[in-house]
Amino acid sequence: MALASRARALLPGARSWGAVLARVTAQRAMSHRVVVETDAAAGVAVMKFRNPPVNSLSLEMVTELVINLEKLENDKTVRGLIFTSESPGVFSSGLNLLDMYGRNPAHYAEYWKAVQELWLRLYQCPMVTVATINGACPAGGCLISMTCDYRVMADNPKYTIGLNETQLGIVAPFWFKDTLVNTIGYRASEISLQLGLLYPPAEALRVGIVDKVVPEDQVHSAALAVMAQWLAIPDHARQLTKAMLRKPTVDNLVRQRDADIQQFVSFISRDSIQKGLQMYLQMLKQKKA
Ligand SMILES: CCCCCCCCCCCCC/C=C/C(=O)SCCNC(=O)CCNC(=O)[C@H](O)C(C)(C)COP(=O)(O)OP(=O)(O)OC[C@H]1O[C@@H](n2cnc3c(N)ncnc32)[C@H](O)[C@@H]1OP(=O)(O)O
Repeated sequence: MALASRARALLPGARSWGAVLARVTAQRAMSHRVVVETDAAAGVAVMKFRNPPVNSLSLEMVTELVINLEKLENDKTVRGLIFTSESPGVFSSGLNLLDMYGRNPAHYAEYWKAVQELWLRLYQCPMVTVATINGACPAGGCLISMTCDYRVMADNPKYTIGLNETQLGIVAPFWFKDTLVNTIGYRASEISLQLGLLYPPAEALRVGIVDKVVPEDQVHSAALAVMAQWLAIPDHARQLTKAMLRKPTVDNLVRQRDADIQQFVSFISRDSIQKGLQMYLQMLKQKKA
């Protein structure tokens, strides 16, 4: 299903895209997995993840993120966007395992298309984007952070960040890998991705997967200070520079979107992969117990 149709499916009765957006805005207080607060005078919006218990990137959450991103991109008063978790402790637990386990191929394809769409929008976002990492940030959570222009992490040794897919017995797709290589370099990515490493703050800073580590109570003020520095650069110059740097990586996915969806569906549908995900979910439950 196309994203617009999915958005309309989430909001039945809305006849047009504009109506969908209007209703998203109107209903924000009711449902929502994403909360946007805009400081019009500063030209900065804060997008807070609110998808309890662990901000997993479910199909609904991914769809809401895309809708809100598009809306902010169309709002010319907003020049900067900060991502954070409404509840410190977990920034995002990554892709929703329940969208990748025990579902049918059509669902896997729909989910993956939405995840691709989110990455494409975030990676090419014309606004200055800053991730305020105030909690655990594995896999898809790390991917979202790495699409940002700058990452500030709270200095709490309980929080870790990285692409840990191999630890789940799954493989990060090439565009996750490309984003990591663009962030920390090739050799560090070879080690990080194969071992599925999750870095606590000091190590994350050393390897370069985050740009700044600050005491937990200063994480938002630090993000605002970084934002002010980036907003001092004229938008057109910064945007063209960002687009130039990121275009080859974006084009690489755009060229093979459908093939990537097919590969994901066939990989995730394998019995061995489903079994591995089942065991991982059980392990998470046992850890809790
Ligand atoms: C030939 C090869 C070709 C290659 C082809 C490639 C194709 C592509 C292949 C597939 C690619 C997939 C890429 C995947 C990316 C991902 O993002 S996968 C998700 C990875 N995430 C994780 O590993 C994190 C798991 N979670 C945790 O470690 C912890 O939950 C936490 C985030 C550190 C928080 O801990 P805590 O606060 O203690 O909460 P918990 O008690 O652990 O969890 C609460 C409930 O939430 C459930 N849950 C946790 N994470 C997820 C999740 N990601 N999705 C869904 N649900 C999640 C957890 O099970 C608990 O549930 P209940 O027990 O029911 O309450």
